[in-house]
Amino acid sequence: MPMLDAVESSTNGDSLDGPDQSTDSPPDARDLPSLMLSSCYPITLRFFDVCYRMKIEKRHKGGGSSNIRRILGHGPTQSNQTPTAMVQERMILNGITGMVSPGEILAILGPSGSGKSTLLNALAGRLQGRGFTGTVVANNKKLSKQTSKRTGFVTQDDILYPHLTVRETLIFCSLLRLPKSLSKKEKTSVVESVISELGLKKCENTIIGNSFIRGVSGGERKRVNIAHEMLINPSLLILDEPTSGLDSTAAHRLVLTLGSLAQKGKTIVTSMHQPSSRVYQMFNSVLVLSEGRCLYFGKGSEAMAYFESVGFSLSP
Ligand SMILES: Nc1ncnc2c1ncn2[C@@H]1O[C@H](COP(=O)(O)OP(=O)(O)OP(=O)(O)O)[C@@H](O)[C@H]1O
Repeated sequence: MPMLDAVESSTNGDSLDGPDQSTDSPPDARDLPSLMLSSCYPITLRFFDVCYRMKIEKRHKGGGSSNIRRILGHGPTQSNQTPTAMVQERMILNGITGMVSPGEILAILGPSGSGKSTLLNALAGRLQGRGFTGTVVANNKKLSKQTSKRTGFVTQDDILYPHLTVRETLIFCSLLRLPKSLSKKEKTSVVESVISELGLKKCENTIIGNSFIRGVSGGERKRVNIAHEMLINPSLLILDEPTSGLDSTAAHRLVLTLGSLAQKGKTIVTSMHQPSSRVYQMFNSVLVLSEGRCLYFGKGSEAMAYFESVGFSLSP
C-alpha cells in the first residue's frame, strides 16, 4: 500500500526507486496518519518522445444516417448492410518530451482535443497497447506497480455518491483504500487530516449532490475529488482539468492548494484549459500542446518570450 510503503521506506531505509527518506527512529503509531500525509516519497517524472497512434473508424458520408435508420429499425441489419466505415490511423500524441520534479507543478496546456488527457494517461502508465511508444520513467526507472501505487489520478469526470456527505464519502473511501493494518480510528484520522488539508472543513457534513439534489459547490466537489486521491498520500498527483467549470477565484484557490501540496514534496502534473494569469504564474513549468505536438516546454515565465522570438507575439 502506498502510504505504508512510504512509511516503511522511511523506517527501514529501503529505497525502491528514489532517494532515501529514512529517519532513524520508527514512527510513533499515534502520529501515523499525520506522518503519512506529511511525508512522501519523492518522484521525478521524465518522459521522452511519447507518441500515441490510434485507429479511428471513419464513416463515409451517409454512414451516420444509415446507423440512425438501423437503430430505429428502418435500415439494413448487420448481415445485409454495405460497409460504411474505414479505419484510419491518427496520431494523437507526437513526440512529447518533458519532465517534472518533486515540489513542482507542470501544467499541460492546449485547446480542446489537443491531447492533454491522453498525455496525462500516458504519464500515469494508463496507456497501453501497440499505439503507444516512447518512454516514461519515474526516478529513472520504468513505471512499476510501486509507482502506480504512489500515483493519484484525478479524472475529469468524477464518480461520487450524491447522497453521501463529504466526510462520509472520504471515510467510505478510506475504509476501502487504506491498508488493513490501519485501525478504523487511524483511517478516520487520515480523513480528518485530508479534510483540513483540502479546506473542506466547512462543508464536511454537506451531501455531495448532483444535478437533481443540491449539494456542495463545484469547487468543493473538485476538492473532494482531490481529497479522494490524497487519502493514499500520493507522491505523484495527476489531475485532468481540475478547474474546469470553476470561476476564476475558485480556480485560483484550488491551484493555491495544489501549490501547497507541491511544497510538501509532491510532484504535480495538471492539465488546464484556460488558466487566468494569476493561476498561470503558479506553474513551475508548462507544456503547450497543439494537435498532439509540443509547441513549448519550459518555464511558464519564459513562454511569452519564446513565442515572441518565433514570431507569435501575444496580446496582453
Ligand atoms: N478513444 C478514442 N477514440 C477516438 N478518438 C479519440 C479517443 N481518445 C482520444 N481521441 C481523440 O484524441 C484527441 C485528443 O483527445 P484528448 O481527450 O486527449 O484531448 P484533450 O486535449 O484532453 O481535450 P479536452 O480539453 O476537450 O478534454 C481528440 O481529438 C480525441 O477526439
